Amino acid sequence: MALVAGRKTFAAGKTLLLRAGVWLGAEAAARGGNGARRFVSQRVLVESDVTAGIATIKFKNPPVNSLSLEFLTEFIICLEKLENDKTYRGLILTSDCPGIFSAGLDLREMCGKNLAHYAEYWRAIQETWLKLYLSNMVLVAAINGASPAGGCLMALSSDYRVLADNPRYRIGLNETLLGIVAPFWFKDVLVNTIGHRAAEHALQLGLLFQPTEALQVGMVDQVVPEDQVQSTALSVMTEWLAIPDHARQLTKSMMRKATADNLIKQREADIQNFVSFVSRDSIQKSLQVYLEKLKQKKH
Ligand SMILES: CCCC/C=C\CC(=O)SCCNC(=O)CCNC(=O)[C@H](O)C(C)(C)COP(=O)(O)OP(=O)(O)OC[C@H]1O[C@@H](n2cnc3c(N)ncnc32)[C@H](O)[C@@H]1OP(=O)(O)O
Repeated sequence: MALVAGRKTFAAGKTLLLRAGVWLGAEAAARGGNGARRFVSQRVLVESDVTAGIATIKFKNPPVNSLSLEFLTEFIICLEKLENDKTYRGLILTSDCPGIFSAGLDLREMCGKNLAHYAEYWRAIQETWLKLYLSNMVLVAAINGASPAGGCLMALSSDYRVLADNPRYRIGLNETLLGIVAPFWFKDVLVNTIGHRAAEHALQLGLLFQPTEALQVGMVDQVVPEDQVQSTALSVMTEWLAIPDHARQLTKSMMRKATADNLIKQREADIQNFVSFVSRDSIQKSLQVYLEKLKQKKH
C-alpha cells in the first residue's frame, strides 16, 4: 500500500520512486498497546498517537537536518502515508537534532552535480512543499532550533508555528546572503505570512530573525521556553482539532489554493529555471564559497 502511495507521489520522478522503494524496504514499524505507533526510517522519525489522531515527524538528518535528496524522499513518503491514513488529523513537525530545526536545502545537492540531478532535486523540493502546504491535516511546527531558508519554508508552510526562545534559533529566508534568489513560491508564502512590505525587507536583506523579532514580524505565532515547545505545540493542536475537519480543510484550501496553483501551473518551467540558475558558473562559485565559509567557521 505504501509503495502505491509512493508511486503516485513520484509519477514524474523515476529515480525517486526507486529510492522510495529502498527506503520502504528498510522501514520498521512498531505498535504499542496504548495507541502509540512509531515508524522508523533512517532520516525521518514518525511517532504517532492513534487515539488522539496526532502524528509527530522528527527530522533526523544530522548534523543540521539539511534537505538532502535522500531526506526529502523519506519525508515525502512519510507525509503521503500519514495523509492517506484517515487516522491522522494533525501533524507536528519538529527536529531530533539538538539546536537545529533544519539548515534548509542541502548545498551539496546544488554544487558540482549534473543538470539532471539539479532537476530531480528541485522536483523533490517542490513536491515536499506542495505536500506540506496543501495538507488536509493540521500542521504545527515545533521549531526547536535554527531554521534558515528551506527550513523556514517548512515552518511557514505549517498552520501554526511555535518557536523556542533561544537567540541562536534564527529563522528567515536568507537566500540573498548566499548570492541566490528565493523562488517566487517561497516569496509568496512569506508574503502570505508577514505581508508584502515586511517580506520585501526580509527577502532583500536575507534577514534571519531572532525569536522576539520573528514573533513581532509575524513569522511565528508563539515563542516559548525551550522545554515547553512540544507541550505548547500539542495544546495548540488540540485547540485546532476541535474545529470540524471539513470546514477547516475547505477554509485552508480556500486560503492556500491560489498560491499552490501558481507553482503547479508552471512546475516544469520552475524546474528549468532552477537548473539554469544554479548551474551558472557565478552561482556555483557563490555556493562553494558559502559552503567553504561554513566549514571554516569551526577553525
Ligand atoms: C535558486 C535557489 C533557490 C534556493 C532556495 C532555498 C535555499 C536554501 O535553503 S539554501 C540553504 C541555506 N541554508 C543556510 O544558509 C544555513 C547554513 N548553515 C548554517 O547557518 C549553520 O550550519 C547552522 C546555523 C544551520 C548550524 O550551525 P552549527 O550548529 O554551528 O553547524 P555548522 O555550521 O558547523 O555545520 C555543521 C556541518 O553542516 C554543514 N552544513 C550546514 N548547513 C548546510 C547546508 N544547508 N547544506 C549542506 N551542509 C550544510 C556545514 O558545512 C558543516 O559541515 P562540516 O564542516 O563538513 O562538518
